Amino acid sequence: MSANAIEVSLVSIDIKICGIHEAEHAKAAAAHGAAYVGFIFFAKSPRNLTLMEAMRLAPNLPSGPKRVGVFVNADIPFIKARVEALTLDMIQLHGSEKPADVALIKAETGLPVIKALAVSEESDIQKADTYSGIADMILFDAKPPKGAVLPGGNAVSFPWGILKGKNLPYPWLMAGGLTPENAAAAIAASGATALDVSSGVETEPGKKSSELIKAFLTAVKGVKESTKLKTVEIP
Ligand SMILES: O=C(O)c1ccccc1NCC(=O)[C@H](O)[C@H](O)COP(=O)(O)O
Repeated sequence: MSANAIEVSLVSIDIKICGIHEAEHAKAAAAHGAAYVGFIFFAKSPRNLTLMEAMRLAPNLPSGPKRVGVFVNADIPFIKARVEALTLDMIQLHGSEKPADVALIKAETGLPVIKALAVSEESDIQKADTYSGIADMILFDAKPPKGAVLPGGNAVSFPWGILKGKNLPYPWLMAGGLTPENAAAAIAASGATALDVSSGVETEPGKKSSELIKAFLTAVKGVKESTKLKTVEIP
């Protein structure tokens, strides 16, 4: 490589650290390069953020990662109050919202929407087709175990390979049981360019760990660095 050349990584992997409750964890996510931080607005979740908590947290959040509010079959006033409290950048819908609901929430809030879909086998991926052109991103998350209270954040995986080579016509993220130890393998098996993690960066349900957040983001950075593919000459 000549002195005027630089190596450019063709791989960009965006990470969403979901279920943030404390400013220190958002700061750890920002410091180590997370693209998104997620906030859960679902009362049954151990990661639930009340409106009051959201208002207290807002001034202490770092700039950098996009703020994603996660909702489950919520109504418009509930969503709007939390968009305002946290100055959210995006909305994630993690319930049984139909394409028309996604379109309405986008129109009412003016924000991009991630629609989460539960998958366990290859045929489940087609569920995304009806949201194409309506949702801004699709989140393929593991189908919750039978009897689970939560639609997400259950620390279970699906076979990552069902997404490989699909060339899907919309942006997508992958979630479900990801950890600092398996993140690199998950990327290799699925071809994902964006991952979402919650339980894998916790010491117990709802308790995030700055060390685990750093470990996850460092593991993904390792993938990016090992796939530097192109040498560019600078004139
Ligand atoms: O995490 C929750 O408690 C939760 C509750 C209700 C709806 C969605 C929820 N999580 C959404 C996420 O985006 C999680 O990051 C995703 O499901 C992955 O979770 P995990 O398997 O724990 O990494």
